Amino acid sequence: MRKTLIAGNWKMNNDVEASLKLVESLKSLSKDFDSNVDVLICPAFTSLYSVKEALKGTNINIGAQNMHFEDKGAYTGEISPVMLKNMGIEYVIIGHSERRQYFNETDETVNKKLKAALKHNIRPILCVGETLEQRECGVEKETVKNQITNDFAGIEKCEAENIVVAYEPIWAIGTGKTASSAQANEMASFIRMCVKDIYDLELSEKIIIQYGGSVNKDNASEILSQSDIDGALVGGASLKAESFLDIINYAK
Ligand SMILES: O=C[C@H](O)COP(=O)(O)O
Repeated sequence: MRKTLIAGNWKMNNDVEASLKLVESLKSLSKDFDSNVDVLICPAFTSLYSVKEALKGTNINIGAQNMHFEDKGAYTGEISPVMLKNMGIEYVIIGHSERRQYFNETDETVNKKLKAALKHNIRPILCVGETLEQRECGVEKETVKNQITNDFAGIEKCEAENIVVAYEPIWAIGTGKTASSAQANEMASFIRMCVKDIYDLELSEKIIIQYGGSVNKDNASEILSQSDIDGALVGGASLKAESFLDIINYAK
């Protein structure tokens, strides 16, 4: 049985003080999470260390929102997988559509980052998804298939099984529009098929696939009950302890 992963991507929100306040609220409001549900928060780089320390003794995991693919070097402003690993960071979001859209991230750099994260035993959450225009033209599956094929290129099966895939239709991110649960599940099932084509049935049934895009406490229950969806990558609704915990509770 696949585990459920509920991840909060705080994006470029919360300074250290606000991050610690949110962690305290999460800690005080949360009861024991269901053993089949993994919970993760991904603060901004500046809050990572403080949040990591504040989460000690809890079963909430911590992840980064991005990293460079090189271990070190003259890459001003970048953070390496070695730095993240040394800090005890367990997950990293790779290829978020905002990185692809605003920071020229390509499938080639996404592929390098995935390989680097896996090499350093940091679990990557790979984001894929189509634009509204691509969906309206009927090429959403082709788009996602290309991303999956290029992003997984050259990654062995034993490593690929550690990749979490987040299907995030770009038109549903931060817009209040969600894909219908049927649309989200159809794409999650299609992603499994792509993984089966690259690897095999075993891996396609094992890989964790999240949905992301305006997930909130009102739609989480329906989305999370879909057969091929194993969790959510939550943006806006993860910035308030109550709404994030409501989503986690629907994952039981
Ligand atoms: O990483 C999270 C996604 O981009 C979704 O963001 P959102 O829940 O604010 O739409």
